Amino acid sequence: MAVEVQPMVVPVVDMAMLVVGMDLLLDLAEVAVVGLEMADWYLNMARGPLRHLLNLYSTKNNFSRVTNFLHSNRFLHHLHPFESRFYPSPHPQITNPMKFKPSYFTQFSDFYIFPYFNVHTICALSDNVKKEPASNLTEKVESEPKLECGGDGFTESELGNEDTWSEHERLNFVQIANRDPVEIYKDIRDAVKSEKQSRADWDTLTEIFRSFSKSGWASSQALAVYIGASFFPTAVHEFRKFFFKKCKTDLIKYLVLLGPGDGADKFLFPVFVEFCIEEFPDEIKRFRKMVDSADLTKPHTWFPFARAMKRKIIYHCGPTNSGKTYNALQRFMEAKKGVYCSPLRLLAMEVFDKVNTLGVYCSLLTGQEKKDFPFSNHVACTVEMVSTDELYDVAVIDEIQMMADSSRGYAWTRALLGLKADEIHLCGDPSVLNIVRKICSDTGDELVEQHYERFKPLVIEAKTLLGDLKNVRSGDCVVAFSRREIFEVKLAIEKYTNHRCCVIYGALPPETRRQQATLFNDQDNEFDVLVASDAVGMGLNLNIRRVVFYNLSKYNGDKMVPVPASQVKQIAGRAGRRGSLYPDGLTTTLHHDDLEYLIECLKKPFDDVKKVGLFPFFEQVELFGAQLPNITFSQLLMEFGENCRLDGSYFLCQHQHVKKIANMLEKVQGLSLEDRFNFCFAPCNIRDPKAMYHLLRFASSYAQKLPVNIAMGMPKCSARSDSELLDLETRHQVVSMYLWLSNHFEEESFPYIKKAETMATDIAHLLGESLLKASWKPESRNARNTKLQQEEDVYQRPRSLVKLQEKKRHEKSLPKQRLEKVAA
Ligand SMILES: Nc1ncnc2c1ncn2[C@@H]1O[C@H](COP(=O)(O)OP(=O)(O)OP(=O)(O)O)[C@@H](O)[C@H]1O
Repeated sequence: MAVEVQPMVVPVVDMAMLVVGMDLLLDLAEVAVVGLEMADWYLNMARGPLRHLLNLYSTKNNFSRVTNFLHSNRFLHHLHPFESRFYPSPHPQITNPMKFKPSYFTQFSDFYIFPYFNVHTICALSDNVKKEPASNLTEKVESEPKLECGGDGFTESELGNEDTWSEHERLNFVQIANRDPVEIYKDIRDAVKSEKQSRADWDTLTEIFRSFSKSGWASSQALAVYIGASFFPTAVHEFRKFFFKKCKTDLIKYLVLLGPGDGADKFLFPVFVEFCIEEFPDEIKRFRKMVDSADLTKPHTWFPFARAMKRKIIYHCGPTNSGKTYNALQRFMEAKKGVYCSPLRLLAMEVFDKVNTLGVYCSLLTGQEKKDFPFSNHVACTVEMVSTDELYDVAVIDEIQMMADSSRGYAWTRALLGLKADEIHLCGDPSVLNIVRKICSDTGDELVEQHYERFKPLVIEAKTLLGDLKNVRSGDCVVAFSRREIFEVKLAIEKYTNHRCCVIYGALPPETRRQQATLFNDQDNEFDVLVASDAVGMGLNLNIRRVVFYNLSKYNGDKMVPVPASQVKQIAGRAGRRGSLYPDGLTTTLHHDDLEYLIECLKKPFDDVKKVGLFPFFEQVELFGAQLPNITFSQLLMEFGENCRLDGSYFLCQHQHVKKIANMLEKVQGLSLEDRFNFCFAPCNIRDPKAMYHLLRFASSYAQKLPVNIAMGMPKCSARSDSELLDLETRHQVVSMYLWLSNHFEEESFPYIKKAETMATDIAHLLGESLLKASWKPESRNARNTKLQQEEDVYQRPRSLVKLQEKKRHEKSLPKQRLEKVAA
């Protein structure tokens, strides 16, 4: 008897197979170029589920197995990403298995829609089969079709409660509720004109359409048939006109009975879909193309050559100062050909120098510089610059946990997915271990985990500095999270103690940071204390005895927030490095109130990151842009962000920085899309108006096909005040930006590279000199600091920081005595 149910299931399963099959074909076509081995790999990947599905299908009536399988990740993995987006809301007409018609599928000539329908249909069928014996079900289909109304429609019994309806009307309504939406649509389409209705009915109908046009549910369901959110109102408007012009009385009466809201929306939706498919094929095609071009799912398939390789991934997993990078670099140096991917220019430079000193010829490649070492087979580069075309024996990706970085994470993801290396060494904390495991299972790479412990445990000094910078000792690194605080601390220490301070913060060029680090490490001078920002957390080998946190909150570009535990660990871990003067590391805080938070951070286990960053290649943005020819580049980026699809393991990296530059460059005529894309990634401090001005100038000259000139004077001497120091920092940034652009555009357009290189070296030198004698009070760089001060009032700090905050506020009210207070 159950065989009667099968005709419903057959097309569904067929369609599911079609989906998998189509995916498979597309994938095969994509990788055909790679060769047979690759195609075989794909077949094995995709055929498994396909075969499994066939087996299930051939097992008669095993609905729950079919359902389970369709729900399983293995199957969903092979479905179009739309599935995951629309999966939670079943189609109203199809939720009810009795209403489901195999013909429904053929109405949509778009196979992407099937998964959306079929999983729910099969679930519903399966539930029904579970609830009732198949024999009853078959009888029901034949004898009681009227009881099985679609969606939120009415059953006959419900209609029977309404006294006002005649028997004829009631039967009519039940019939309408049960009609195939395709037929309803055709009836309306083929009608000559609509029949006369009462004023009240027209009004209700108007309300129904108003509600439909505003229905978030309908709008999001419409995406499944490629009616975009921006086109949805127009489509509904046209549908309304069509409906009002030709609709029949019984249908109107039925809708009036449903009234505005969910019931009517769900009834109208499939009719609306029919209308759209017939009326707007071009719009649907265009939107579908657009959606397809913003498909960022399955990023592992973007690198077919890397997929064709048998790669071995070695995850060196552990806290700071545990020897991860050391071991990875040993393999790098042993290899015939290797690449080291660094999170910072500074670290790339360190590895470049270290490796060359040890006799392994190595080149350097960062956004700003290319240093080709003759006969070298090794390269130390910044992670953004690594080539996914070159073949390597060994690659090292340092600080792999930065895959989860909200802005730059995509660069690590790209390196992990795309590097063509037999052996890839990942160094980092355990926070991304689980996601790397998942990625490796997607890519088919072998994963080997090596776990590390710190050479010597980090000791927390409970005594703290008791709020007194006079308690600073030789070998201390005082960490503050703003430039202003760094200079305040330096000033106070140098004024009230015999120590001299080196400083390290993000805005300093790598050369200057290295010079300051060398000065601090060298025992034969008076500079024995380091005052640094979080920039100290990565990349420098420093002889730090103790890390002292001046405070534990920082400005995140929007407001003051507690420093994340992972960052606190990373920074504190800088104390006591193996092989340094102080192998036993200590850490503490300036104020006792902060100690609790420091302990909390260091005790906290590493986060388990669920998603890592992704960003489209230029080609993907270009393809997407082709569907939206009349919008600006920043609008294009916004549209991309809104329409792109990602699977659950990835997020789209923040691109406010890119958008801000894109907005500024909007008025520059003559730049191609690719030029704009490249200019937007230039390393420019978007909060510095001077740097932004120079970027605009560079882009304008480039657009006019003029040789781009640096056109910026060189200061004659080192800075004598904080504003002069700020000016030097900005100048270096501008020169650095010029060098970056010269590496990303044709050299003829940026002909003053040599001049820029000399300027960069000279400014870095001047900055170094300036820092040696810096003994002035810091000034605000811009409104940011003012904003920061204003926001301190609203900021909710962790309990341990609240008292400190109050203390600080009090100190601010007495600016003249401030330094004395900090020191005493
Ligand atoms: N086997 C070793 N022999 C000699 N020195 C070592 C060894 N392992 C590590 N070191 C030294 O210990 C210090 C810390 O090692 P390394 O930089 O590899 O740690 P890490 O775990 O990568 O830390 P981080 O994440 O902070 O970079 C380095 O100065 C390194 O040279």
